[in-house]
Amino acid sequence: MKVLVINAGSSSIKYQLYDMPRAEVLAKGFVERIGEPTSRLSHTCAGNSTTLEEAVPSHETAMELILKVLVKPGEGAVADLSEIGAVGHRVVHGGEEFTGSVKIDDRVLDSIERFAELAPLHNPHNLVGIRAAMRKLPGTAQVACFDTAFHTSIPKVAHMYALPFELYERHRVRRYGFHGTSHRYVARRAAAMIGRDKHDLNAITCHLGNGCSVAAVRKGRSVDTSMGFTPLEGLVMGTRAGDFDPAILFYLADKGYDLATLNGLCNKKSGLLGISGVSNDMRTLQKRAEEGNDRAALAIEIFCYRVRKYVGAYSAVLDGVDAVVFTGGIGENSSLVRELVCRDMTHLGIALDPKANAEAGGRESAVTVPDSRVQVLVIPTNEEQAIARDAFELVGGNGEPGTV
Ligand SMILES: Nc1ncnc2c1ncn2[C@@H]1O[C@H](COP(=O)(O)OP(=O)(O)O)[C@@H](O)[C@H]1O
Ligand SMILES: CC(=O)OP(=O)(O)O
Ligand SMILES: [Mg+2]
Repeated sequence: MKVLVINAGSSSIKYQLYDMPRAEVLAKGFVERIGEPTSRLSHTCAGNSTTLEEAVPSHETAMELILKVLVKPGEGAVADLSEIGAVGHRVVHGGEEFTGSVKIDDRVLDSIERFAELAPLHNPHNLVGIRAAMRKLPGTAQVACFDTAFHTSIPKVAHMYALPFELYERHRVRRYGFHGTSHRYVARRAAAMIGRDKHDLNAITCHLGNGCSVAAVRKGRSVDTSMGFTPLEGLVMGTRAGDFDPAILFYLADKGYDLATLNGLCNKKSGLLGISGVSNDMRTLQKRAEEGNDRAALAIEIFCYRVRKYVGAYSAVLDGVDAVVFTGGIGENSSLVRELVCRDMTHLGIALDPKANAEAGGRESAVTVPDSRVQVLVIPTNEEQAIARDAFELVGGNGEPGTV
């Protein structure tokens, strides 16, 4: 069966077409800069890449373009769209309601819409992707795979804020956590790599991409994570601040900053970009730091220091850590970040192998010395594959939904 996976972001849609249950990628690509004049689609199928530079004014048009290229003679992966047995969608916020992936019906759509209030930067785009796919592929099962689902196992002691309890009762103000599909995928892979049952793994998984989060995984289940009510809390990210004293906002509001400006400051102008004033991209920062740019170097240091603090905190939360996992664009590719996070951590049982660390990237590898009590693993994440598997199981494949 062919399963299409859609990951709709604010200005891009990424897609992959899988042949299941082999989990072979038949085609993949993305439409980027949706809504801008420079938008384009990049598509790869059977080793051939095509790029289509044309104005893509909306997510709806982007979906049309994707479905068109999937059936394009010579470049497409299917002869007819009816070959697609299911579409799996990444949905960022599923609130407390969804503990695993589900088939989408009107009730699910309503819930995703309701949670858009909690994830205004993500859920509305996810919804557009779902609606467009439903229109273009009527009769094909649509499945939602939630970033929050893996974290629904986090106990109250870790997910409640020390705010008036009524805020939780009335408005469901609590920590939810995100990137769950990625944390779940790499935790399962880590268990396989070190020869453990997936329900018998204690790990600290660091998803360091554009958005960044850490999760504490006990016996294969998430018991804490750094993102909270929204994807703003926790680590330093490309443009998001992560943890800071919320009283700064009251102070700035007093100085005349309005809500929209403050929101933009915390979500779009902070993080690596805010500190460095140079870029939100770790590659650029590393280059500039090497050239002597102090603020780029400071941004990298603060970024790594924050990850270190969470690794320390979650070492205390878990009674024993088998593995620390690095994933996401930064976690997979930056040996410098891994080194700055893990250096001088032998007291926590972490002893990095500098050579293995420098050579890792692009594939699963262990980067600790052989007698390190805790293994540090580099594992390329594959949220799309996890979503494809969930969608396949939910439409009648084998095995249990929600597992990798
Ligand atoms: N070779 C690299 N070295 C360091 N950082 C990298 C490298 N490649 C990608 N990155 C970082 O990864 C980020 C993208 O991460 P990714 O997980 O692909 O993001 P997302 O899926 O959230 O869009 C980039 O913004 C950049 O900071
Ligand atoms: C939830 C979140 O931060 O997602 P992303 O990293 O894709 O922005
Ligand atoms: Mg990502």
